[in-house]
Amino acid sequence: MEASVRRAREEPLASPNSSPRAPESSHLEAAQAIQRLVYVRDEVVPAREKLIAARRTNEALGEVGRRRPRPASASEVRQLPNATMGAFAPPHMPSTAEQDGFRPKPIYSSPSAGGGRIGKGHMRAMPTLGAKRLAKELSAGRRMEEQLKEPERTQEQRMEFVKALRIRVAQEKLVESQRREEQALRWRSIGCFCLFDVRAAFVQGACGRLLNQKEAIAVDEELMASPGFSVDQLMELAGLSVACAVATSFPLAQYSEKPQVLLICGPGNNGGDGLVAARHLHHFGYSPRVVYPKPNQKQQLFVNLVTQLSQLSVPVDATLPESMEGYCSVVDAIFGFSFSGAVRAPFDDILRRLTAPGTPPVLSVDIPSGWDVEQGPPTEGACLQPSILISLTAPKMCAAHFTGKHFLGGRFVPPSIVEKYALRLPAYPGMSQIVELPAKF
Ligand SMILES: NC(=O)C1=CN([C@@H]2O[C@H](COP(=O)(O)OP(=O)(O)OC[C@H]3O[C@@H](n4cnc5c(N)ncnc54)[C@H](OP(=O)(O)O)[C@@H]3O)[C@@H](O)[C@H]2O)[C@@H](O)CC1
Ligand SMILES: [K+]
Repeated sequence: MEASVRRAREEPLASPNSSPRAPESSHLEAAQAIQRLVYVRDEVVPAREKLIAARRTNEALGEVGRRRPRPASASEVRQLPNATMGAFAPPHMPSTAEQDGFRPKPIYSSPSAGGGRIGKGHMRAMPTLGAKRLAKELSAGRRMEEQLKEPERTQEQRMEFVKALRIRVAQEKLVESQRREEQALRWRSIGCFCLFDVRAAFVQGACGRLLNQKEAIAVDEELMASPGFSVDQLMELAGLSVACAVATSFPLAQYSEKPQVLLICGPGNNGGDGLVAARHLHHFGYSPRVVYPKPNQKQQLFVNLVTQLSQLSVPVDATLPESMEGYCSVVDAIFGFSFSGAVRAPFDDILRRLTAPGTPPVLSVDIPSGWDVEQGPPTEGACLQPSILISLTAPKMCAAHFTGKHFLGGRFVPPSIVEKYALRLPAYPGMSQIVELPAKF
């Protein structure tokens, strides 16, 4: 059975005179029409053109085309002539790969190879056909082959057979064309989304919103008034982001021993962020040390934060250590967005020490301490140049003067505040508490 099909595919179409039972020329034409429909697969035709062509074919088939072909009954099948296959079977048409010298494996594999399963050679020879579609065609071919085993078929039966085949082929082409059309549409829409994302990222990168001092303070108040966040809540999340930025910039894996981190905390909430970060860093596996020259004794929140550190045996001192050698980083949590004027004691000295050569890389929290919230680096006195900055909630205007690694933290801003202040915040990846900002935010 397989040999006959293979022969039928490989041999050219028999001429009406070459066989004693040759079909009439109308049959030959019908068979050629089927060949044209079935064997267009090696051509590269755009999906839309294919769809239109298939629709036209279907329309041309008229009423018959709209009806589903009736499956041949067993008795009808028995009446079908054996030799008809020679006329109906399409001739072998070389694929592009074959024209290039590639010899495809036979379409039907031997029964020992799994009875009709598609061989690798075949898939290479006809790359334009999907495996599913091919399998479908193979089983249809086998059905046809079985039908053609029987000795005789009348003229009407032949015509009916040709019609049924035409309809089936046209329907299959239509379905295939629709599938390709849908796929093309999907790809087009994916392309549009990608383009939109790139555009959005470009717009955001070009005009990221930087808050002035008034706005920064207003956003802080709004967070507590409207969504009702407590200072403790905000500080906890802000401090966690700071710890994450340290851990990301100075990964534990790079050190043979617990890396030491020095955190310098100011008198306000920026200092509070530093205290929280020290606790998280301890739990992350770092060895933090806190310098807290002006502890806030009036607010229980700050008293608690210091107690929590003491219970973890994290040292909290009033002054800087003699040497900062051995620390992987210094966290500057001295002043935030409420800083103004010239730096007063004892922080002026501290800042001077931090600008001395040989100081470990500085990571500033929200604002590089000593910088004007809007104008940036000071024109007089010690000018801190941090390597890393982590802006909280949204970057402030001074960040425009910063050229190092820039993170955003404080993942708690609700859409109402984003809208009200026209913030352009990037999405935080996954469960991350920080997101790195592009150089020109
Ligand atoms: N929603 C948010 O955005 C969130 C914000 N959070 C964080 O809060 C930070 C803002 O905190 P903040 O308002 O307490 O002010 P901040 O800058 O830390 O310190 C002010 C202190 O500095 C002092 N001081 C001022 N100028 C000085 C000078 N020239 N020389 C010397 N000292 C000077 C002044 O002391 P005083 O003059 O009163 O003695 C005052 O007490 C913000 O940046 C962010 O980190 C997160 O915790 C939660 C979410
Ligand atoms: K700071």
